[in-house]
Amino acid sequence: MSNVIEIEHMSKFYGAFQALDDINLTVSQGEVVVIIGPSGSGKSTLIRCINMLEQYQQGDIRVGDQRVETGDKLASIRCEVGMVFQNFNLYPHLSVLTNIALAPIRVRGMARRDANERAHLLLEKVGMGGHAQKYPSQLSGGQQQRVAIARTMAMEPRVILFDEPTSALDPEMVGEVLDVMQSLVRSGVTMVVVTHEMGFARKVADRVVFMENGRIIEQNNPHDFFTAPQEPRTHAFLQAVLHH
Ligand SMILES: Nc1ncnc2c1ncn2[C@@H]1O[C@H](COP(=O)(O)OP(=O)(O)OP(=O)(O)O)[C@@H](O)[C@H]1O
Repeated sequence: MSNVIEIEHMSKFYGAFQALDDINLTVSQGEVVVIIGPSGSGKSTLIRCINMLEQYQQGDIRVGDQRVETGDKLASIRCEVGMVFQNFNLYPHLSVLTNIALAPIRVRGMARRDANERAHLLLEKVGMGGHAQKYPSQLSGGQQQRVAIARTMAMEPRVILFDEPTSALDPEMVGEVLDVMQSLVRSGVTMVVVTHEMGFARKVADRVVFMENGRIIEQNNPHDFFTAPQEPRTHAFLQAVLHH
């Protein structure tokens, strides 16, 4: 199966502080990789390097057949890599429909009618069919996040990166967003998900990656990862999060 993301010996520094240390990770087409680890372990930094929200200093990141690097690559990498943030980041002054249709029109040059038609289909897919003309402030957090997912899908990226997509939500809305993500998985979307939702990792991931202090400590299929972690640090983390 072809690799969508290939990361080799990648390190990232914020000034003198090393946030990522010799990261090696591949994600193949259709794969769901869930990244877990303690606060400050570098999970967000890692996915922000993949879509060029942060620069890395050593090693390589490739998406499809392109090397991720600054300069003229930015636009084409951003088309290939979708991102869903913790705080939804919808445009507050645009309707739900326009939030979704805007980038396909502006960036891909799609005709407005086609982009709107696609936006309506995507809204149905995320269970938001009746809300096309509303504004983000009229929606709950869970609804806004489902619109944000539809907006990312509208660009038909090769892979979608999720940075703690349910962390800013009230508990009763977490399930509706995870359900939408699971439906994307069933339709074959490749994704990398940073989350504290262990149930999602267990049920939906093809592979779970555990990070600590800027390093990948261990990665495995969810069954083996959760039942028989190999590294003492993984074991200790799972004990703390699963039994508190
Ligand atoms: N812009 C920045 N400048 C300097 N240091 C930063 C910056 N962003 C993150 N860091 C540091 O890099 C480390 C990794 O942060 P990161 O946000 O990637 O961790 P995380 O695993 O995603 O944590 P959390 O689960 O709390 O979101 C932390 O020590 C953090 O303080």
